[in-house]
Amino acid sequence: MSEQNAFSLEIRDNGVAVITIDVPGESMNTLKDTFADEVGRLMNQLESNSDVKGVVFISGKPGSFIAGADINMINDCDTAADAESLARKGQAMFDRIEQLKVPVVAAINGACLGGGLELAMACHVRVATDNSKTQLGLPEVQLGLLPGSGGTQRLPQLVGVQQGITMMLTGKQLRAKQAQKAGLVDEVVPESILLDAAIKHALKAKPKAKKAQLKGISKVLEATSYGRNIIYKKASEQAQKKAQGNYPAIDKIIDSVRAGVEKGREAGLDKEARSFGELAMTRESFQLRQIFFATTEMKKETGADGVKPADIHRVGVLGGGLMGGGIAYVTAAKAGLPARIKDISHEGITHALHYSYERLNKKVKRRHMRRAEMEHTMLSLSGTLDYSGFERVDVVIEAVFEDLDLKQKMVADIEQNAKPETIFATNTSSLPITQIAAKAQRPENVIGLHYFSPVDKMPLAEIITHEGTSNETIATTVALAKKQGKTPIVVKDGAGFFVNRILAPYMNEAARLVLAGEPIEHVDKALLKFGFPVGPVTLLDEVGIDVGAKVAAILRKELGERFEPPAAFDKLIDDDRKGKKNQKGFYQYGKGVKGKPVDKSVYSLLNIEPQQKLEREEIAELCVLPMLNEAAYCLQEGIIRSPRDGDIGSVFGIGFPPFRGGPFRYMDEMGIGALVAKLEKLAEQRGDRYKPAPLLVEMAEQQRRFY
Ligand SMILES: C[C@H](O)CC(=O)SCCNC(=O)CCNC(=O)[C@H](O)C(C)(C)COP(=O)(O)OP(=O)(O)OC[C@H]1O[C@@H](n2cnc3c(N)ncnc32)[C@H](O)[C@@H]1OP(=O)(O)O
Repeated sequence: MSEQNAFSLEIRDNGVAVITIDVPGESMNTLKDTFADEVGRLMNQLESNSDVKGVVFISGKPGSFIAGADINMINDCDTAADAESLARKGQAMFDRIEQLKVPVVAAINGACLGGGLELAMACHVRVATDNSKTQLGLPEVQLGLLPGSGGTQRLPQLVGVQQGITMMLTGKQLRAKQAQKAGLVDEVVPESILLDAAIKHALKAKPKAKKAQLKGISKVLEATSYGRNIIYKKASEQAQKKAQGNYPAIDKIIDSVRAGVEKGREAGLDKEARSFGELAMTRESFQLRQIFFATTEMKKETGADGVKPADIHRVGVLGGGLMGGGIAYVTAAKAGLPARIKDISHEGITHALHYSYERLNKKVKRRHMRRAEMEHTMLSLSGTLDYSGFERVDVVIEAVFEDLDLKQKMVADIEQNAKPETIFATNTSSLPITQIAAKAQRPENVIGLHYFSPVDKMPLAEIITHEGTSNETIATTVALAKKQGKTPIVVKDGAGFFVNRILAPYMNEAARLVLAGEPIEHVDKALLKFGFPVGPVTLLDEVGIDVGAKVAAILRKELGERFEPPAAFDKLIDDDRKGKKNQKGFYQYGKGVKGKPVDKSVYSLLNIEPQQKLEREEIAELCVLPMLNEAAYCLQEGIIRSPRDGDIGSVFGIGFPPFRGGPFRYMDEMGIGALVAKLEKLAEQRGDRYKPAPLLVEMAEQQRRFY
């Protein structure tokens, strides 16, 4: 065996051929087209050796099986034909594995995704470990692709058409036990006996091809082509409603499944390979792949070059409200660190503890977590009304009211009650970190750590530095945010930081359009169609109209006329319209309200006669262009460090359509010259707030791009 091989073969005395997959020089196995020849030679060896009684595929990497096809390789394809050929090579390789006359077993520990699961599904038996890292799924849709090496054919066969399509349309990953229940895994074992268990299966008789064990309505529907047509139609309708027609992979996944189920494997594989080639060339897939590369790159960064983060053993949380409760939860449950919550009342502490209890209990009920694990996590949370125990915490995260005096007092309290090196991270969303640090004795320890609500769900954290924040504080805070499961971006201090700053002009413009008479639901639909997860008016109701008004006023004061909010907030606030939280906003809420009807009384309150004048595309442009422009201002002013950080911040923080790559990639795609021309025209028609940022003008003149 040469050293360069990714697949190594050992034939044991009992006749079991153990094939270890260990791609040289990589931390995780990924599949490359060059492996086709290597696997081909292995298959020749196995087919010609009558002593071989069974085969086991196992990974040589600790903690992972195969993370899929190598995404760089897909990125390197120049034409649809290149990508299609990759898919066909994979299909042929897996077909040969499936056709072996002896039993073939996949021994799975850790990530088994995309092409990795496709290989495992070509095996006759799958044994997986009960390790929480063991996850099985076909996440290609998240890259704007479909499973290209037999996945669209084998998954429905094992788990059923309905469940298979759902898994491929969502990219959902299953843990071993869930996968077993679904019919994807045959046995779940502890990691220590994985290979032995797989070998046992390899020595048994070759099992018959498996068929999904369906029950109830699925069994009835999947039995006839009429029933299956209902499944295809419903799946497409539901997914397209959510995706607003923006993701071409959806229908190609369903069509490939349909071709295979209705016309046979050969037709299905052909459709799958051709679709894979076509999708790999779409701009949607290109942008989604760039997001994958950006996030992987960011996982390796410390936030301060060459600086090692300090060890964190314990975290303090100030305030047990919604944010504090969420922060304590991600600290204990995700980072695995003890969190001590200080509040001024017992109720506050109870609230925070309850927040974690509810989430953990749900996991236990769904069997995603053992009860003992939940109890262990709950024990790592504690509460206090004074600062007892704070002498041992390494980082304090403050989540109290947005009041500067109060936050400055918290800094002083922590300086008095914690260690000299304890970091003070504030979760403010609007107050400048410089001001919070203004009276600090050790301003180098003060930093912003801005989470988004709900803390346990939103993937982004903004880490905000002021002039005096030390590099060690930055690196340690970045490391903590990552442990809590967040993707952090480091930004400079300034009103609204990055995310809220680019959101404000977009929201203001949406409000202006409503005031000009565009129907509320029409404005929301236009931005949904553009690709945002919720429309701007709905978002304002969710965030709170009072909160929006407060932030808008701060940004106007700090950043100037460009941020002038439309003059409607006062009337809305006077009418006690706060949005969803008091069930009074732009939409109707409360018991008995079906769907999401607009609260039409808002029109008379604002003296508006709603009438649709603009097309959806015009509305989207009017709202999105100021957001893009503001992102350029942020880059120009050094608020963000790079276009990449701006793109990831926007996609993960506000759901900027990922298939557009983020504001900077979207601007590149549009062409900076074309963008500047549009902004200048709008500035003439609608006002100076549309004037292009100087950086954009300069880039247009020099014909530069962000990437
Ligand atoms: C034909 C087929 O149907 C097409 C396909 O299979 S397309 C690919 C489908 N697979 C995927 O989308 C999975 C992508 N990977 C992931 O989601 C995550 O990497 C993971 C959940 C597997 C592991 O996450 P995590 O433990 O945080 O490790 P992470 O830092 O992301 O990855 C470790 C290394 O593996 C690399 N990697 C992981 N999956 C990769 C892939 N599919 N292609 C290329 N590189 C990959 C990462 O770039 C990183 O490289 P580095 O060591 O040089 O930095």
